[in-house]
Amino acid sequence: MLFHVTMDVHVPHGCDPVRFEQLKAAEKARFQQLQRDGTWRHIWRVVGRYSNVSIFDVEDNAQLHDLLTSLPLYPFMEVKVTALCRHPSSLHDDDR
Ligand SMILES: O=C(O)C[C@H]1C=CC(=O)O1
Repeated sequence: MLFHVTMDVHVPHGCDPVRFEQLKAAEKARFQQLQRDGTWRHIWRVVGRYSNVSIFDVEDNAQLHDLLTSLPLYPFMEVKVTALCRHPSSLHDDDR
């Protein structure tokens, strides 16, 4: 199942910068592992914002929920999820 996910990262004022850099490094490692697995299929930076637009390919809603809530930066994220299905006119066979 494919999902469009928007993640807006909000860094709280007064957040320990060293701790935040550690969380960012942990997030990057997890992200790159999920990319290699094919679970986190695509990511784009939203220009001018600490946000990304991503496409996830997971088994079900529960897997996506568990994955998102286990991300190191999850406590700082506002997450929006949109379920996707194949468009009938699509020429691509990997978009389902
Ligand atoms: O940078 C972000 O948008 C937040 C998060 C998503 C992937 C990653 O490495 O960090």
